[in-house]
Amino acid sequence: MNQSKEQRILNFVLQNAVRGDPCSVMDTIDKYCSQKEWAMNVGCEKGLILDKTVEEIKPSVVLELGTYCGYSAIRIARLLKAGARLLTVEFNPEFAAIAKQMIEFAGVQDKVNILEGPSEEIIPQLKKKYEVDTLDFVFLDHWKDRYSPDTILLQECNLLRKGSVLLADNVICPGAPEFLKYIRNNPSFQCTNYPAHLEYMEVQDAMEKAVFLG
Ligand SMILES: Cc1cc(C(=O)N2CCN(C)CC2)sc1-c1cc(O)c2nc[nH]c(=O)c2c1
Ligand SMILES: [Mg+2]
Repeated sequence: MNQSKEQRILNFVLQNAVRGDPCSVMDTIDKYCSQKEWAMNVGCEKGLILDKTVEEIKPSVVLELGTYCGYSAIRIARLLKAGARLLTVEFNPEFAAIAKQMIEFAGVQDKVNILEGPSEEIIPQLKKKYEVDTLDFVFLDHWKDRYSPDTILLQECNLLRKGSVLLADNVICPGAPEFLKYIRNNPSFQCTNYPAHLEYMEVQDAMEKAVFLG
């Protein structure tokens, strides 16, 4: 059966990256996706914005919506302090299986829990099933139409606390206009926009940071 693009990316990492070295895995994915096949990893330019946000917050509990091949999960997990954990939600079982192998190869599996299923089902389970009190940091990188409903759901489930930080990818390309309208007009959030480029392309994109004010 024909291999998927995501399987080809994983194979390239398994054959070319250094096992147990997260930066080597990230660099190898970026090399493959910039030179051979484009893929929707956050990439190195927007990845630096993600890094700076994680380093600033020093989160204990992180939620990522949209695992894909695990690139940003590895990016986040490598910066987490001892005992901190990342819960990452992936709807597509093929992507989740690739990400599991990628995360294990990078050696950050002890910090990462991949939760397979739709975000709207998993978010309401986080407190009881996954023993989450509140979330320090949420990276939204799944489907643009879910950004605002899932942000509302996080609030309804009391998963945000004063100072919780949301960071959303792709608010320009593919674009999340409804989310921007919602979050920028909501007095409970303090928003900051970070202009960047679409991963591996000279196309305008941006990330939006939103701090929950309680
Ligand atoms: C699938 C896709 C296609 C894009 C594009 O404009 N392209 C033009 C140029 N060609 C070459 C590439 C593709 S951008 C994008 C995308 C990018 C992300 O970072 C995403 N993150 C999370 N969830 C998504 O669905 C998601 C989609
Ligand atoms: Mg993205």
